[in-house]
Amino acid sequence: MTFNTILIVGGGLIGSSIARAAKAYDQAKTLYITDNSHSACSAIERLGIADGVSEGQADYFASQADLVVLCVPPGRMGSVAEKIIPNMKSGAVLSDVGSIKGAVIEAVTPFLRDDITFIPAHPIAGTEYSGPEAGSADMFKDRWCVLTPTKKGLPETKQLKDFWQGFGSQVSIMTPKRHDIVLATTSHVPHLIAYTLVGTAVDMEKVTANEVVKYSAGGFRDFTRIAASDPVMWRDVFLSNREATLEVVDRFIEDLTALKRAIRWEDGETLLEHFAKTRDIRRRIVDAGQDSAEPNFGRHD
Ligand SMILES: NC(=O)C1=CN([C@@H]2O[C@H](COP(=O)(O)OP(=O)(O)OC[C@H]3O[C@@H](n4cnc5c(N)ncnc54)[C@H](O)[C@@H]3O)[C@@H](O)[C@H]2O)C=CC1
Ligand SMILES: O=C(O)C(=O)Cc1ccc(O)cc1
Repeated sequence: MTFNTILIVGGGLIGSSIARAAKAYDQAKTLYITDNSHSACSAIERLGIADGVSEGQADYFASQADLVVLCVPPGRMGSVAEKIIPNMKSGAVLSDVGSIKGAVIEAVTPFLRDDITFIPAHPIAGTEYSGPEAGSADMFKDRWCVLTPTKKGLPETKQLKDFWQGFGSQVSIMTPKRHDIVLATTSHVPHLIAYTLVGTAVDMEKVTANEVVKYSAGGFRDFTRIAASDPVMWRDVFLSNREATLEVVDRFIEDLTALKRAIRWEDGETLLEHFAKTRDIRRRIVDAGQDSAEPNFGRHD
């Protein structure tokens, strides 16, 4: 057991999965959840995944916790940190699970105390669903979790690494900046493309929404799953990872334009060369065991 008492702030998809995993993998003696939504708190109580649930204020839970994990939408991290940190006990560890790291660190840092250690984290695992019912104890098994500590060699980093490894995750350490550009490429821009493509298909003249549903081929279906992801969370992701997202979008537009030109000029060789390269990436992912039919990604073995 890495931490005795844990407080999860925001018991939705990821928070409730940490709660379930902490119990299933024996990673916490006592686990509390606080959430500002009445329906989320009722669901958490009904599911019986926490030793205590609090709607709104959680001063007592915060004062008891050795680890507090912020699992709220990215845009809420700062205001939640401001409320929770003053009540935390001296020597406790604070972490988060936000899909971007630079903006979360910027939002939380003004409220940090010298006797609290903040280790930002991002489990690269999830689904297009939200809320406590959607979580699972095995959400993080065989997935990556990236930690972006702002100081090197902290014992708390090792402790948090042990915690995530205890769920069956593989842990890597990165700078926040590197995390944000890597994830813009592998997660944020792919989501943006899915949102765009599904919107385009639905808006297309002569192609009614019904026909889109009726004739959706495998490729389009995969995009609709991603484009069903939580609107609030993804708005926050794009607005808080603007720089990296825009950089990757620019590259994408250039590459799309090159393929468009190849089609226009009937340049089959360019198309073949490109598709062979992308097929090779797919093979490497499959060979590394990182493919999964499940709605989750980041599997590492
Ligand atoms: N959805 C996914 O697949 C993944 C999400 N993440 C990150 O995890 C975090 C949470 O995302 P999900 O669990 O998917 O969202 P969710 O919507 O399922 O859960 C968020 C929970 O936070 C609660 N909440 C919102 N504001 C609050 C506040 N001020 N105080 C207390 N509770 C509050 C909501 O009521 C909700 O229950 C986000 O920062 C996201 O970037 C990370 C990896 C994967
Ligand atoms: O459902 C999917 O395919 C995902 O991409 C899940 C996901 C969403 C956000 C993250 O920060 C990490 C993983």
